[in-house]
Amino acid sequence: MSVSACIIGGGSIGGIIAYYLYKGGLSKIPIYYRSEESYRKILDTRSINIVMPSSSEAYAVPVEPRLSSIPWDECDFIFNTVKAYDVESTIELMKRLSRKDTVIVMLQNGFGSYELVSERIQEAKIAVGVAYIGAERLDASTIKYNGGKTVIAGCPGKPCHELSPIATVLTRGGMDFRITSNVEYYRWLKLALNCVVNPLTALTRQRNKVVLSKNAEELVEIILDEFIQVARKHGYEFDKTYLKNYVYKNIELTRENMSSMLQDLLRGRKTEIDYINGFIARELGSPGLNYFITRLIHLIEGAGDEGKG
Ligand SMILES: NC(=O)C1=CN([C@@H]2O[C@H](COP(=O)(O)OP(=O)(O)OC[C@H]3O[C@@H](n4cnc5c(N)ncnc54)[C@H](OP(=O)(O)O)[C@@H]3O)[C@@H](O)[C@H]2O)C=CC1
Ligand SMILES: CC(C)(CO)C(=O)C(=O)O
Repeated sequence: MSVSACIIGGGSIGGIIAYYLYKGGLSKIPIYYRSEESYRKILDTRSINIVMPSSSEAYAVPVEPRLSSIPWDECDFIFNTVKAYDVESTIELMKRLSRKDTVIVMLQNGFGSYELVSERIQEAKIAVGVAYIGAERLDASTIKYNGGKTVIAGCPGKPCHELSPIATVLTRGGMDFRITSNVEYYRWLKLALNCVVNPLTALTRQRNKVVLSKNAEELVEIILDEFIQVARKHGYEFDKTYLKNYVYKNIELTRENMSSMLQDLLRGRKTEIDYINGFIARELGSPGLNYFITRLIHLIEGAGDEGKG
């Protein structure tokens, strides 16, 4: 059975998904971009380049670039890999690309993107993918793949056997793509990792391994303590030692990656802080470390806005 898959957002994660889809046997992979600039750059060669981990060699992946303002395809699967703060701008596009049995896989970090889409889109089945991948966009058509190939996916609160055909493609391509009936638990786990890695790398402007330093340890502890309190409120009980080991193991696996939040700040863009530490801060109720981290990141985001009031 042949399947069609479309990608919305041709950045770091969108590029890596395209790579595994292509390796798994899909030949026409539409990627939707927001900017004319990205679209035109890819249109020149109809391919993106993936610089493979631990080599400087680039692997060319043939793709079909599209502009998000011009919905063109009917997709069995839609991978949404825009930043959380851009998800709203993709709702109409997702509706236009969907037909009766379409499955949309939301790959954003943090909490809020899946919730928004499942509230606003009834036309398709909505799944979540928790991505253990490190990647960096070097320019519009070049993505540096820094390692990790696991995506854990499922539909919150219900079975999601509809993901099986695309799991077959991605697995054949070499991705460790797992379908779970408990994706909510994995979203919480990944949130813990992002609450620690993303702001600490963004504030220090260092790659992920900075969090392994002794000086970061007390901050890691407090961030996780607050995370554990909030997760408990939502019915998820996490053991602190287990969580710390999990976080450190995953930092080790992506030690040379530049976190997605640091990439945003270095490009002068806003970040996903409100979906990550900001979520914990709001749910905690009283101002703790996650709250102040959120304030600090907002301060950096707006550093060019002096005098705006
Ligand atoms: N990078 C990483 O290592 C990891 C990232 N993640 C998560 O994955 C998600 C994606 O991050 P990342 O890949 O780094 O993001 P990038 O910033 O690299 O790429 C975002 C892409 O989205 C596109 N886009 C934005 N708005 C629209 C729109 N309305 N329609 C179509 N395309 C649009 C942009 O298009 P254009 O090029 O035209 O601007 C760009 O290509 C985030 O939630 C992130 O937290 C998860 C694990 C690791
Ligand atoms: C896994 C990790 C921390 C990789 O850098 C990530 O999710 C991100 O950068 O957003």
